[in-house]
Amino acid sequence: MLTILDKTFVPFIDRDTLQSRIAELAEQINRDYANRRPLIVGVLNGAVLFTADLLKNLTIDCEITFIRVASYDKTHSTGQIKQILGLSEVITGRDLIVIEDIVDTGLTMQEVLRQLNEKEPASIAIATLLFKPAALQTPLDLTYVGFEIDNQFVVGYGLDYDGLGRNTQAIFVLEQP
Ligand SMILES: O=P(O)(O)OC[C@H]1O[C@H](OP(=O)(O)OP(=O)(O)O)[C@H](O)[C@@H]1O
Ligand SMILES: Nc1nc2[nH]cnc2c(=O)[nH]1
Ligand SMILES: [Mg+2]
Repeated sequence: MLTILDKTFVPFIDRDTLQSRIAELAEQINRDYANRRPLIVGVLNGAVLFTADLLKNLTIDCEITFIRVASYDKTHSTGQIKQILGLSEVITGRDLIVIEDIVDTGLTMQEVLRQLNEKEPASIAIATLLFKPAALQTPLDLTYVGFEIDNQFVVGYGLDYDGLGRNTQAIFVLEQP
């Protein structure tokens, strides 16, 4: 059990299950990207642990960078938009693999893809550790998915509740009342 602030979370995916699935995903990437030298693009903050563990299992030549997706309110009615921060590499013509901890509504990833595509990379693949199919609000082509999960709130292994709980080796789920 894990208590963060006012919430109680129970074990969901243990450390060994995570690590063996990550090794499988890395094997797929090793096969798919042999001789292609992809640029791995981790999306901070959530994907930091998954990106690191995936990278440890990659044997191909690859480079790595990180981006942040900052949310801010526009002054008019279109609501929240997101901007990519931190990408200094030239990505035109590169094979990109975008790494996320979770695809929930998919709106973050949709916007990341839109902004990366403007710079005309050769290809973009997505690797996400977790995917909530029932929450998806926009079509997305997810090439590498660790675990499909129900529409529940999860924390740990990079995922936070109010900024806390990222620093665990397992994933926990909000206890049902
Ligand atoms: O599919 P969506 O509904 O858009 O949600 C997924 C995104 O939400 C979380 O990030 P968040 O913006 O909370 O920031 P963080 O990575 O710093 O935790 C998560 O890490 C994904 O990036
Ligand atoms: N911690 C956490 N962040 C999210 N962002 C989008 N979905 C989730 C979730 O289930 N848990
Ligand atoms: Mg995130």
